[in-house]
Amino acid sequence: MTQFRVSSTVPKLLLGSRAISALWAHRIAASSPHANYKRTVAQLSAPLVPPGLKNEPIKSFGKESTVDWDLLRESIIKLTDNGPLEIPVIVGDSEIYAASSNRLVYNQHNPGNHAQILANVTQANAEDVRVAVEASSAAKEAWLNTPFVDRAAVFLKAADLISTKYRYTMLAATMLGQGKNVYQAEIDCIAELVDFFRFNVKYAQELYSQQPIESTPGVWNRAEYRPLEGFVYAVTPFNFTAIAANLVGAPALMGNTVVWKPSSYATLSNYILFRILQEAGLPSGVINFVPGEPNMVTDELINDPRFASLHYTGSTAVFLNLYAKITANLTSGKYRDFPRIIGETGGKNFHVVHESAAVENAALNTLRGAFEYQGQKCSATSRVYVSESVWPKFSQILLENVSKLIPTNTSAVKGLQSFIGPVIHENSFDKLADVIDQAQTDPELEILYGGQYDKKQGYFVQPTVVRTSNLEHDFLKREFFGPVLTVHVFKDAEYESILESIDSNTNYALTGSIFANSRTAIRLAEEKLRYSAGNFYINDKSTGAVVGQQWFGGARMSGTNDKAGGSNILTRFTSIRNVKENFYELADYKYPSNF
Ligand SMILES: NC(=O)c1ccc[n+]([C@@H]2O[C@H](COP(=O)([O-])OP(=O)(O)OC[C@H]3O[C@@H](n4cnc5c(N)ncnc54)[C@H](O)[C@@H]3O)[C@@H](O)[C@H]2O)c1
Ligand SMILES: N[C@@H](CCC=O)C(=O)O
Repeated sequence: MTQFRVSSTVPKLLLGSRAISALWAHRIAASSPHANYKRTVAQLSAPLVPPGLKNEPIKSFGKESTVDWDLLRESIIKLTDNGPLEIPVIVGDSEIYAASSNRLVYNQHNPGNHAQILANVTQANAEDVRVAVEASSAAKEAWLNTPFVDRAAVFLKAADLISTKYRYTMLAATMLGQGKNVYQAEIDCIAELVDFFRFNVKYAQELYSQQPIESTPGVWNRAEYRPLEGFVYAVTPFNFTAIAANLVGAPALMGNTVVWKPSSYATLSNYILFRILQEAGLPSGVINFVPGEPNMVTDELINDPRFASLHYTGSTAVFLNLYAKITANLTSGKYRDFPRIIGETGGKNFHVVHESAAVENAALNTLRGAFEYQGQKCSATSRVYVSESVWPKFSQILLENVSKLIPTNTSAVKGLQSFIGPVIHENSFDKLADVIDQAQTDPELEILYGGQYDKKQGYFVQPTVVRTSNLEHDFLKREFFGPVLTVHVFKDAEYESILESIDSNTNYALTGSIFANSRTAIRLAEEKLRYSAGNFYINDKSTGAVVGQQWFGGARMSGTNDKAGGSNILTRFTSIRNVKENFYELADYKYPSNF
């Protein structure tokens, strides 16, 4: 019989395996470290159910919301009346302002009124970036050893500050800087942002509590969710303040330290968010705020052997470039680890309208999907395929309503109630103007509505609907990231082959929707388009995923599909260590078979 020596406080006994099991079952239930561990987890769990874990209610800003409107107007005035805000680089404890250093300055403009400068943003130089890495390394040990409750509390408090004290400031900054109307700002920099911070705490808690499900008698197995070894580089897009918050917040919550390069076109709201995190108790160096020239910042960071992860959202082209640089460094032996590369990128999102669809619902959702926030959501509907038999009604409803959309400066008193505003910057405006010019002259394209653009005061592009009969046309493949929707009308009998074409004619696979009442048509779409979208909608628009409800992200050239707003993303910022502790001492090297 195999002999075990039971160590420590257990009397030395020679027991059969059944007796050992009974003994350990009793001890585990009573007072073993395993039981303590379970208790610890349970005790930790109680205060960790984030207060009020429900999606943040969205304020309507209807006619009756006079107090909300007053507070919003006041905040817009406050942010603009004193002239541009001076924004520093913040690395560890140091705040570097251009005025007192020899750094360059980038002026962030209001895209709806480009003469208005909102912020003078100090641009980090190479030395600042290197200091950011040192600051993140210095902060690392203390932060990873900070109890989870304390890390979580920072983000929960920040969420509360945003939904209350700073709500109108955040709205104003996002509206002014990123050209959103109040509804789009509300669902982004308040609801989605706050949801990310709160739901991530819940997801992290669930992750930590996932432990090995078996420990044989005398053994305690456990999993330690270590943060990554090194720092996380967060590169954030202009179009969602919430996405920036999640790109820095998710890794930091899991005990990582972060160097954050915000988008030049969203620095105002991102900086205010950073200050809120500080007010909520974020220690210095955990997140370092490094606005600067993207290539220089990136090269400094990814050439450092401590680079552990890229957390990116933006265009596919930039992601491919970053991926290639990181891979080259990896294969030349620069890193100790395989860096975790997480990127959510572009899309060419589709709506399909089947002959059985509720046509008004399909048309109105298409309008919203294509033109809310001027088509500048990665999830924006940019191609719609409509059954010939419903096209007359669909087009009439779509075009009649699109003609009511007048691009306006949504942060100016007169434009506050507008549905659409400006596109983000001159490059985007010029690119969209070229797209529209092409539509005017290309014989395969017909402009059904729109086609005007004007950048005298702000970057305004009229919502434009273009029709093509060429299924292979570039307009059905290329991401424009603006208010241009391409339509293809198909014969009812061609439904199945249209689905096949949608699946194969772009490399993107972010979002898409089927509008139909026939279950057969819905089933066919769900199957044929299985890999065409990471977020698939039935009788709803392709935009508007909600944290905790629709986990967001796409595959193929739309990204690594790690699903923001779900728990999966958090696993990417942990490196699990499995610990086996043995409470027995071996008394004989032999196996029973070695008699
Ligand atoms: N899939 C998603 O979840 C998601 C969400 C939002 C936006 N997007 C995509 O983002 C794009 C729009 O956002 P954008 O205009 O901010 O994108 P962008 O690619 O221009 O910029 C994204 C970020 O990358 C930085 N960057 C630019 N060039 C760089 C370089 N050479 N090296 C390193 N960093 C660089 C920018 O400064 C910014 O911080 C669209 O393609 C959209 O589909 C995707
Ligand atoms: N959660 C947003 C993501 C937008 C990306 O830019 C949506 O689903 O529309």
